[in-house]
Amino acid sequence: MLSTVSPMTVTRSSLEEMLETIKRRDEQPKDIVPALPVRPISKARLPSARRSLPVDFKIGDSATPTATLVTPKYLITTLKEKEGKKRDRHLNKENNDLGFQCDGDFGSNKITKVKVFPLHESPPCATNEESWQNDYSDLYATHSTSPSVTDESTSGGNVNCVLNKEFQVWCQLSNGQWKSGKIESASIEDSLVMLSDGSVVTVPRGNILPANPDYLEGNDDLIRLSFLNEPSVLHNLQTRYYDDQIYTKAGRILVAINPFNDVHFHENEFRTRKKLMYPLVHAIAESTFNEMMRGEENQSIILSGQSGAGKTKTASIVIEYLASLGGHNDMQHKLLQANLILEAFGNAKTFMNHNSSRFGKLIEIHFNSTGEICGAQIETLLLEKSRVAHLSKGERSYHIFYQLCSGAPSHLKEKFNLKSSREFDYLKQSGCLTIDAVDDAQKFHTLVEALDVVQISREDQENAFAMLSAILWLGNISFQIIDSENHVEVIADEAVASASKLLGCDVHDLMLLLSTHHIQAGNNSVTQKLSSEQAIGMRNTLAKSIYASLFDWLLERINMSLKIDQQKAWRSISIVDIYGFESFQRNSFEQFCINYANERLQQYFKRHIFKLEQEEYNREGIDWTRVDFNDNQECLNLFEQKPYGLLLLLDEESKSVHATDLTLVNKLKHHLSSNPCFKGEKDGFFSVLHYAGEVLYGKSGFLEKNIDSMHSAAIQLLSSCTYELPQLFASNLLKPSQMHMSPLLSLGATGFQKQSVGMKFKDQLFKLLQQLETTKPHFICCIKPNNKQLPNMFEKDLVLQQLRSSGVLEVVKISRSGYPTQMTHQQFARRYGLLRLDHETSQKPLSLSVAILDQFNIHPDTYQVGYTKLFFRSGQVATLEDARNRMLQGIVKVQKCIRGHLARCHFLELAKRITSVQCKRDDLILYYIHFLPSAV
Ligand SMILES: Nc1ncnc2c1ncn2[C@@H]1O[C@H](COP(=O)(O)OP(=O)(O)OP(=O)(O)O)[C@@H](O)[C@H]1O
Repeated sequence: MLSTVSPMTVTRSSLEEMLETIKRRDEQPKDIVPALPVRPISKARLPSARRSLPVDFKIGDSATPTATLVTPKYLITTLKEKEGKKRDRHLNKENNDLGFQCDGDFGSNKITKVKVFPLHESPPCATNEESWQNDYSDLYATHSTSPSVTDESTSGGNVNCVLNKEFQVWCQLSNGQWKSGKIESASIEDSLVMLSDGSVVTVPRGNILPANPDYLEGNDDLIRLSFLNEPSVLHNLQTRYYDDQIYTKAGRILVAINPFNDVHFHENEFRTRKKLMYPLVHAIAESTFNEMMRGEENQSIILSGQSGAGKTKTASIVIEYLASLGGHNDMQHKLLQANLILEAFGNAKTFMNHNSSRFGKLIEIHFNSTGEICGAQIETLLLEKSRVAHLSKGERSYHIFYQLCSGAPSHLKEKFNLKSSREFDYLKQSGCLTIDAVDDAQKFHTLVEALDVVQISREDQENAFAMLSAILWLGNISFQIIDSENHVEVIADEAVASASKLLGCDVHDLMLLLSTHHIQAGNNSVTQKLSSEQAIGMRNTLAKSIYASLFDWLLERINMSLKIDQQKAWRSISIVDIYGFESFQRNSFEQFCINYANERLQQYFKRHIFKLEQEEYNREGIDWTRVDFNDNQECLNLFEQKPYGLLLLLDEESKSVHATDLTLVNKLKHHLSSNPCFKGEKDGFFSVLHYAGEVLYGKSGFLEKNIDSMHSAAIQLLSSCTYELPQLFASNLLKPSQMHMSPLLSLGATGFQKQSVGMKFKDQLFKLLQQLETTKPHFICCIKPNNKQLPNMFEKDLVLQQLRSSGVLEVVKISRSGYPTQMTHQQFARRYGLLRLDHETSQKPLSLSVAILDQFNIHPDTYQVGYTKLFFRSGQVATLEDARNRMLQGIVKVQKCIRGHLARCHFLELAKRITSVQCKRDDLILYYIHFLPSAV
């Protein structure tokens, strides 16, 4: 049978070898352990991603006969002529200089370790227009005769190559900056390099890295670069950034650099301009959608990056595009509006980002089998509720407060006694009430429209606004000290009157709650006055709890409105956008949780991209070069280990009556000092070495925030309110799911306490990750080009640090030699079997797959055959998909013709019969006309 598969093939392909081995294995007696199939020969393998200059490279003269390189200058002119297009570069000579420190090739290999790409190695991947073969045959003019260029595998990495003296390089100057230049001459130890500004410097050989030829500059996929050292990758991203090309592929992931530049389009150019601006992000959304439609798996798109890197904005672009792919129905509109509502209630201005998400979210969009959206479900991760009561200088509380104060219509302002934001203590404490170029009043109107779209009635909207106003007035409640022991009572003023009115509770009950404390002693209840600190704490806890409950209520209402039609739901795409990694001078419990979540997500990313992928290659027995990566397991152990991980120790200390933030840090130091990611610091601080850098944590109420206790009397007050919402909040706070028995933690009379915040957060995070495990992930790595949130500013150190910590550089390496598209033999045969006209159902899936691959001349370099799966380099299945689509279209056309023909025949037959019936009827009438009267 095999010979019929490929009669044209003269030499045996790796597939044939594979098939024969499998056949031999199947033919063996059953009691013998089957031999593993022989791996396909390494024709299909890619070169190692490590390619740079050899240890002992010499700079030759252009007259040197061996391995003469065509100069980059020559390449630039010829290829640019070929392309016939001029790239408008914003980079001046200064921009060509990379003012950052880097470790060389992927941060690890100095020039002494790197090698030149051997000439006869296979191309890393078949690129669209310019193949690698072309790149290198141009570069090495006399490659076929060059004795000095040897295969990496045979030379043990010690490639001996002579280079043209005008070779373009990056050289690191004594101040640590990398600058581009051309080699003028070189000795064994030093090279004379002419920099792009015309100056000539002498650089030690170890400080030189090869640069990519100019025509590769600004390539939209990093894996197509000849050299993947840090200065080259960074330069490519920088070039694209200044060309307004903010998206760049890095193999399987998409790198998105925040332009900090909101472009406003004219209505009718909106669609086309957007298409032009976001081609790659649309492409990732589309390919995710297509994979969902053709595969059997749910998909997910995971956005990562530091705070302000552009995750939420990119997620919105993705959602918008998916919504447009999923048909223009009501659900699509609701989904987009839901996003807007959550932004108003869950985002705030921080140091890092004017619109920072203070909660994590997973949006699961469900599609029916024809690809239409048929519902969605939004799940959130812990909202940073401390922001309601405490703000750092220059930051803002949640957008909704400012929007309400400036945008609410006058009748609502009157009803809720709403004033300007500067009148409310919770808002004015940070000295920042507005955001440049943001119109809060206008945003309020947009929000109301969005609330209408998700079917939250005007009455419910007003109830929600009343709760927000109550929170603002709670913040204005003040206390006066009444004795020498700092005990207080509430000042009966407008603030407490307004708050109680808006909540619908008795003003005296509220005043009592905020100034007294009941202690149960046996059968007796003793009432104690609160100190000023305790009273303020009680007030803030109440305000924060109302806000968090309101947020949950809103989410529930949104989810009700997006309710999935279970009858139609088929597959889903989940979009994960959590708060980005944060690091300030001193960091509190919020950053502790946020950074822990990022650490987990980072591990998920690395597990998928590196670990699982490589394990899969090994399991499937394909030929493959291992790529090492930095694992963050150590840091996760620090957080999660039992019994002495950060989270458990924090919980344990929270239960102790005498614990303080200082005792907590001492305890941490005692148990965790052996972990290399932990460092105990002075004065009640500790630092954690995260994947994205070291962060200093401590003090600022770690224990209090972890306990997040709500006094039972406060819950009672809420349940006694006359309005529906506070009553609902109280009953939710008392739900068994929120509680676990813990008498030690009890502050109130109820004797139980909410699950600690840290543990609840961990549970939520694990649930989210479990959900992701059931999907095929796609990753978008967002990068912040500067900390000033300004357009056209590319801070190289900052970008490089993010590239390193996010693992982008390693991803490029793995993608270059990896196989992103994978299908089982059965899946492949099922999907593309129709392309074989001689397809027999009895044919084995692998033989059928081989026949198809052969029929379409899929180059053996671009795929490998595993024991159960076929592995393809990126973009290789496109040819088959195209052929399949054309075939299906052809089939539909044939069906159309035949169906049309049959319908026409049927119609003619019917018409004939009708005519015949009509004729008979007319004959009958004539008969009656002529003969019946005479008969009568
Ligand atoms: N593609 C883009 N086009 C225009 N502006 C953008 C883009 N991406 C981000 N921005 C700008 O950068 C700001 C920060 O982006 P975004 O809020 O998405 O960051 P983030 O990574 O979600 O941050 P956080 O983790 O703090 O929520 C946005 O408010 C927007 O002004």
